[in-house]
Amino acid sequence: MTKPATCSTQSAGVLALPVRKRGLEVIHDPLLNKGSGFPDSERAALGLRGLVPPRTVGIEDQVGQAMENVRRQQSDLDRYLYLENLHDCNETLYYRVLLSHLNELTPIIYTPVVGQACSQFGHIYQRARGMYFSSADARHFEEMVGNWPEDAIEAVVVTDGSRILGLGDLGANGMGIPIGKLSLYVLGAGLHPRNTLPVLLDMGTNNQALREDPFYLGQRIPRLTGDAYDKVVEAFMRAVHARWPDALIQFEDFSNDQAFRLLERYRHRMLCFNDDIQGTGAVTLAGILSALRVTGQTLTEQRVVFLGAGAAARGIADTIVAGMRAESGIGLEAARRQIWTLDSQGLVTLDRLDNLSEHKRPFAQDSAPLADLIEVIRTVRPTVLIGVSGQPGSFTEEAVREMHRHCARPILFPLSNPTSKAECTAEQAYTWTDGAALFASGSPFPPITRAGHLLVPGQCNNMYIFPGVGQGVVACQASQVTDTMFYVAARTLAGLVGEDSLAVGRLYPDLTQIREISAKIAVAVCELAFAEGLAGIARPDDLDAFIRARMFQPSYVPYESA
Ligand SMILES: NC(=O)c1ccc[n+]([C@@H]2O[C@H](COP(=O)([O-])OP(=O)(O)OC[C@H]3O[C@@H](n4cnc5c(N)ncnc54)[C@H](O)[C@@H]3O)[C@@H](O)[C@H]2O)c1
Ligand SMILES: O=C(O)C[C@H](O)C(=O)O
Ligand SMILES: [Mg+2]
Repeated sequence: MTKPATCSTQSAGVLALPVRKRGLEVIHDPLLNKGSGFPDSERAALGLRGLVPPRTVGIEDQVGQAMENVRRQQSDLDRYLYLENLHDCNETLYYRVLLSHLNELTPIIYTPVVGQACSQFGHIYQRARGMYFSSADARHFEEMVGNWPEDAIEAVVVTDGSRILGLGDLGANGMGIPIGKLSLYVLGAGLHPRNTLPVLLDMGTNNQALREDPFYLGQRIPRLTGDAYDKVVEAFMRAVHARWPDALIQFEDFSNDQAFRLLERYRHRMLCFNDDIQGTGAVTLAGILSALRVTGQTLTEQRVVFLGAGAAARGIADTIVAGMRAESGIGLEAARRQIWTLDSQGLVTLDRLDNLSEHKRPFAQDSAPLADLIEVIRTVRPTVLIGVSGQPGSFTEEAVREMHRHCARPILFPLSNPTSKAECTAEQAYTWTDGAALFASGSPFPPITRAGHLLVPGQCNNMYIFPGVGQGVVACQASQVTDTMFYVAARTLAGLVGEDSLAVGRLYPDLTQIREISAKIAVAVCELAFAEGLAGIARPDDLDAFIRARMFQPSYVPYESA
């Protein structure tokens, strides 16, 4: 790919970009291609005459044409394929189309449809995107990073495919997730697409059906474990860090037996975080704070029950505890006692301590064993119920009605993705509580009207957090990503929910605000990094302008022959 002379912050086409490539090479480079949009001057300068149709089409007309095609597709998966094909042909147009139709298209390139795409990844595969680090290649990782043509990588999103959304172990099929997350980085926070790298770490898969699938694209071996697994991760982290020392590495959709360990092992050595733990913690706290503006209560007053006690649950629980402590000065243990977690064996209690994974222990309650959610709701009388179990329909009518019996405005967050794994739907939550639920879900649900009132379910998804945090840490070249950065991000997001939004029950800003939200989060994260001496650059006078100037705009920049 051509390395541009300009930096990653090209804005609305003022400077001409020197391009060395010619003819079809330009057209076949998705970062340079303009499709039918090359002006005459560029057709002459870059040897494009005759290689594209005669009329030069403006980008807005190209967007219109693309949307006609998107809407003509027969299924969501076809829409995904159409958009990914556009991604691979013309990145500027892909991002322009998405940015101008965020509410319609984010559910296609991200949850829920990306889940379908991952499930069938080998069957729908068309063209390479990102990098695959297979355990069989571990001794070559150092040279493999040299195969990637870009020097200025700012964000790497990596998965080992072991817990893809709530769909379980999808092995190498998991690549759809880093691709989707990085599209969100570009859309949400304006990272330049050139500076992003999706990665699939192929450690094998325990998904037998996939191993037997003739079109599966990963290694057909059981997952590596223990020391063998750790050595491959170490080789990967070292190789990436050596090639791109300033890059942020986001761990995504690792099963919880790896997620916590890897985060602890690397968070002080390299610039990295775990989105499912930390990003999810922040976005959920923000939504609860919005809900409490409606009920007029404090965070410390809440009794929170989690269905699910994995990575997301622990990340959210820790962030709520941090919020309670900051709000009221309550002690760590006292705050933890406001939180009850359930796993597949029932309530997590001290009696089970000997058999509990490390991450569940701090939230083990001194309680008699309670086997199911309804019993827990009856006993604990929660005000907040969070679903992070990947068990669809597990917020049953009986459970929700039981909660509403003691709680006038139950805060109900079924967060499992994709939609097919949600613990309940928006319509169910509103119906079973006569419209009183303060609801948000991990994947989007459409608005509904009840007794003449419009109710707009908000989306409690870490996409509101990670792009802004990521932009913040790479912009100021932070030396590490801290929990406080996520806490500040949560507070910033919560502060951006308007009264008009709350009036229709929406606990998060509309997705069309994502750039504004991410810019504000990035500024807040930078402020913190400068205040805590973690930033690697001198503080710009105007931090807000500094962040906004870094944000990629999907417009065609003029080219000149290099
Ligand atoms: N909305 C978001 O932003 C967001 C972020 C992260 C994760 N998630 C979703 O949350 C879900 C869980 O993610 P995770 O990373 O915590 O996974 P995880 O595997 O770490 O945790 C899942 C937990 O659910 C528990 N569980 C399984 N079956 C259960 C049952 N029948 N009853 C009670 N608990 C049960 C497991 O014991 C485990 O503790 C996934 O569906 C994921 O898509 C959503
Ligand atoms: O990917 C998402 O939509 C959110 C989250 O990271 C998840 O794993 O479900
Ligand atoms: Mg995830």
